[in-house]
Amino acid sequence: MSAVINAPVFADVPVREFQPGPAGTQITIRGLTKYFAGWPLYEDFNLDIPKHKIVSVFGPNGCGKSTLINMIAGLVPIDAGEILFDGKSLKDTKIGYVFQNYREAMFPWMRTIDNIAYPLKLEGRSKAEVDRRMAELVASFDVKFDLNRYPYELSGGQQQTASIMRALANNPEVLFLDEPFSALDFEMTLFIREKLQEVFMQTGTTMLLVSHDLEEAVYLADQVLLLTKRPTRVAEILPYNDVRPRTVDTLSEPGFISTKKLSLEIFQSEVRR
Ligand SMILES: Nc1ncnc2c1ncn2[C@@H]1O[C@H](COP(=O)(O)OP(=O)(O)OP(=O)(O)O)[C@@H](O)[C@H]1O
Repeated sequence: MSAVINAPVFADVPVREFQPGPAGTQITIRGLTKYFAGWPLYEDFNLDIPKHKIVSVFGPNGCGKSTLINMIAGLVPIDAGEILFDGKSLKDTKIGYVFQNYREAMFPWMRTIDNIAYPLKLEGRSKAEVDRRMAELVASFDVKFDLNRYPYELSGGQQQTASIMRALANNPEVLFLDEPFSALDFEMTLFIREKLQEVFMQTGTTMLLVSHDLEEAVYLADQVLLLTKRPTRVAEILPYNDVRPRTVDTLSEPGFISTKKLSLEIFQSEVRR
């Protein structure tokens, strides 16, 4: 009798087995659940993000675009679920993150050059290694400003360039970009967009880009991830395969126009729902 009374009441709760993504998946998200103030933002959300691709995240205001990349990057805790990087946990994965607000992204007490080198110093790299990597970054970003200045002495575009250089310094497997252009003027947006595309073509770094600008989201993407209103699900994943480098001519390519149109239709039907 006493054995029955003391039996565990949750013994039959099924344990779901982790389902890996298809070959070539970089990030696997399973059963992701996140509540804010008792309201679900994500509930049992599943997604596979491919390796060596740029995925643009687009969706209605407040659907959780930033929260999604912040949860994947470990900046916001999840309530339930699992996120794996090529089968590994976040702590075994090198990531880089570019914030929208570049003014608060850098350490103000460090010279720009030391901000950029910071991830390398954290990894304990030798001075020669740091110098070599810094020279590579300076060349690939075509830096014309003085990196010995403090971040607050630079223009917004220069600060965001430096933030991206820092995010890429230790050759991350995944680069997260949360609206990296939204605080920049048009000229700087074009410059940094081209630099990101060049880096991607050279390194194949998987990039997850949150953007409010549909044209920009499609222009850089291999996939456009369209999200629904909350509780947020995947509305559609649209592939976009035009050749790189994409240029001003890309904007009039049939593939670009149709992907942008379809994205807009899905977005509008979601917003009106
Ligand atoms: N720390 C928090 N506490 C409470 N609610 C939050 C918190 N962070 C985000 N939220 C809510 O979660 C929802 C998703 O926010 P998030 O910023 O991820 O959306 P978004 O799609 O990136 O938004 P936007 O399009 O406005 O940039 C919003 O309703 C927001 O108010």
